[in-house]
Amino acid sequence: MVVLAKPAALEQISLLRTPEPWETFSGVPAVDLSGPDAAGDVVRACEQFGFFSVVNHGVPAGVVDRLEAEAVRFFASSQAVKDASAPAGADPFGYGSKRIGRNGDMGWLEYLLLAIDRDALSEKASRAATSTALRDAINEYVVAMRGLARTVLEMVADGLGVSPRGALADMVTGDASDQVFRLNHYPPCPLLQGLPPSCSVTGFGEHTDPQLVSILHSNGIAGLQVALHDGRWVSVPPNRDAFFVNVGDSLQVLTNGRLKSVRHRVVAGSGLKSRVSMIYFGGPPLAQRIAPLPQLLAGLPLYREFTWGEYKKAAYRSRLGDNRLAPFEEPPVAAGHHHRS
Ligand SMILES: C=C1C[C@]23C[C@@]1(O)CC[C@H]2[C@@]12CC[C@H](O)[C@@](C)(C(=O)O1)[C@H]2[C@@H]3C(=O)O
Ligand SMILES: O=C(O)CCC(=O)C(=O)O
Ligand SMILES: [Fe+2]
Repeated sequence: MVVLAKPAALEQISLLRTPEPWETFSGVPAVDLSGPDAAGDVVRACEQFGFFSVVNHGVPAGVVDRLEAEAVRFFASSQAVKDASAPAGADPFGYGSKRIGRNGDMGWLEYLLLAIDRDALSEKASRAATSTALRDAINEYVVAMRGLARTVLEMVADGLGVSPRGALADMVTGDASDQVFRLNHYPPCPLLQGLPPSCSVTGFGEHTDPQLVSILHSNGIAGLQVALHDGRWVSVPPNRDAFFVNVGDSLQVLTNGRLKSVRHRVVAGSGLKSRVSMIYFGGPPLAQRIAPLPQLLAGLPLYREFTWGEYKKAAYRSRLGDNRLAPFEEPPVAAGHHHRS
């Protein structure tokens, strides 16, 4: 067996075996939001992949370009300036580098993680976003993402026959909803050159997002991979003009597993350009009860009820790659054993 010595800078960052995924996957559904059966298309994509891109989304290119330019400017500022935005106290919001969460996950990236209060940065998050231009660009972008999350979740409700059609969307866009926003910067990894071609460096380790939906945008640099339902990892071709929607764990539970959250990860690149991504995470209010919607219950519920606050607390104690839904699964009922009511 050949044991490779890892460069010191990568010591705590996992290497991945990635022979196939570099073939970019052409099967990611692209949903035209202005199309005649957009709701049906959204539901089919969520069922098949838990992941899809949206085109004809109505978000002006300027809103994205402005934020991308400000994000690049922020990550190019001095380490001292960025470190001044590091989290202070119990909440995880602010600037971070390599360390993801608090439980030992590491990746080849730096990021700015921010809380959103209604339709703008929370007061604390405002301090972490260092310039007025960055704050304004994030606030403008978040308004657009809330609108897009609303549209997608209304389409999910329409496509699944859930009424009222705002039932899911309201959870994410109501006054007390728990929204998070993240800017990720993945510099090229020079250390990749010393590794065999079948090896990649983890940018952001594999995981599912805990919320209902996440909406991701990235510049034209590759790196995002998603797991298909058969477990195969595929690379998502980057598309600057599209947004990518992820089904999160909470939507999986609300639909009793009909829509499945997608496992995804980012691998570091070796080229010259950095990958910059921005992700809006649409979560419900902390007190929101999450359980399979009665209208979608054909058989038994697969999950027990919990509040988003309860799930979030458990999630933030877990490692990135953990199956966070497992403790909330109802045990399968053995054939022939029926509960008396
Ligand atoms: C390791 C972790 C990072 C994370 C909190 C967690 O303990 C497990 C879930 C992670 C995740 C994934 C999606 C989002 O990027 C995120 C902000 C979230 O809500 O859950 C991150 C958390 C984080 O970076 O703090
Ligand atoms: O940066 C990306 O492209 C994806 C990151 C991600 O999945 C996350 O922040 O939850
Ligand atoms: Fe994610």
